[in-house]
Amino acid sequence: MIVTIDGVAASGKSSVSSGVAQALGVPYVSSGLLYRAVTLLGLNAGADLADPSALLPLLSPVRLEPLASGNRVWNADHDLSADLHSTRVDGGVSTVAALPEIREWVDAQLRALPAPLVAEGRDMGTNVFPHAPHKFYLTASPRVRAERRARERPEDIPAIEAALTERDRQDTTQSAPAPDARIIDTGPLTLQGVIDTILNDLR
Ligand SMILES: Nc1ncnc2c1ncn2[C@@H]1O[C@H](COP(=O)(O)OP(=O)(O)OP(=O)(O)O)[C@@H](O)[C@H]1O
Ligand SMILES: Nc1ccn([C@@H]2O[C@H](COP(=O)(O)O)[C@@H](O)[C@H]2O)c(=O)n1
Repeated sequence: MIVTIDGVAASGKSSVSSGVAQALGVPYVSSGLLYRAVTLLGLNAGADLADPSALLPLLSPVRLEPLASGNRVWNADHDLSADLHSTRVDGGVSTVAALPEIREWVDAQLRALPAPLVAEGRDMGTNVFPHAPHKFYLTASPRVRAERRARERPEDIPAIEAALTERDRQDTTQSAPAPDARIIDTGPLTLQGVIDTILNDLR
C-alpha cells in the first residue's frame, strides 16, 4: 500500500507523514530531502544550480534512508540530513527541482523503494505514484505556515512568509493536487488533528 501526502511548502507534510507512517508501522519517504541534498552538494561544489551536467556527476553516492521516525540522506558514508533545512538550501532548491534530469533521478530513487510506504512531496500523487490508492494534499495560508516555521527558526515571520510564497510560486509546475486527492486545510487543525483525519480516512 502507498499513501501519498503532497502539499505546499511548510504545510506539515513531513510531520504529518511521519505521524501517519508511525501509526501504520511503515516507513515514510520525504522526496524533498533528495532535492535538498542535490542542492546542498551543488552549492558546496560551487556548481551552477541550473546546470544539470554540473549536478548529475555528484549524485551516484547519494542515498535516501526512509524510516518511520525520520529520513536520512547519505552522501557515501557522510550524513547530510542536519544541513538540508537551511535558508541557503531553501533558496536554491526550486531551481534544482525545475530540472527534468534531476526530477528523473529523484523519481527513480523513489520508485525503487519497496512498499508499503507513505510518500510526501509535491508530485507523489500526480507523477511518482499515480496509482496510489490513498492521496492527500495539505494546504494552509502563507501566514499560518510562516508562524509555524518561526517556532523552528529564529527569523521574522514576514521574511519567512515571503520566502515560502516565492518557493510556492517556483514550485507551481509540479505542485498540484491529484484529481483523486483529498485536500486538507491544516490551518484550523492541530498536527495530531491532521494525522487523525488521514488515519480515519484510511480506515
Ligand atoms: N496542523 C499543524 N498545526 C500546528 N503545527 C503544525 C501543523 N502541521 C505542521 N506543523 C508544524 O509546522 C512546521 C512545518 O511542518 P513540516 O516541516 O512538517 O512541513 P513540510 O510541509 O514538510 O515543510 P517543507 O515543505 O519545508 O519540507 C513544523 O514545526 C510542524 O511541527
Ligand atoms: N516531490 C517534490 C518534493 C520537493 N520538491 C522540491 O524540493 C523543495 C523542497 O521540498 P520540501 O518538501 O522539503 O519543502 C520544494 O520546494 C520543491 O522545489 C519537488 O519539486 N518535488
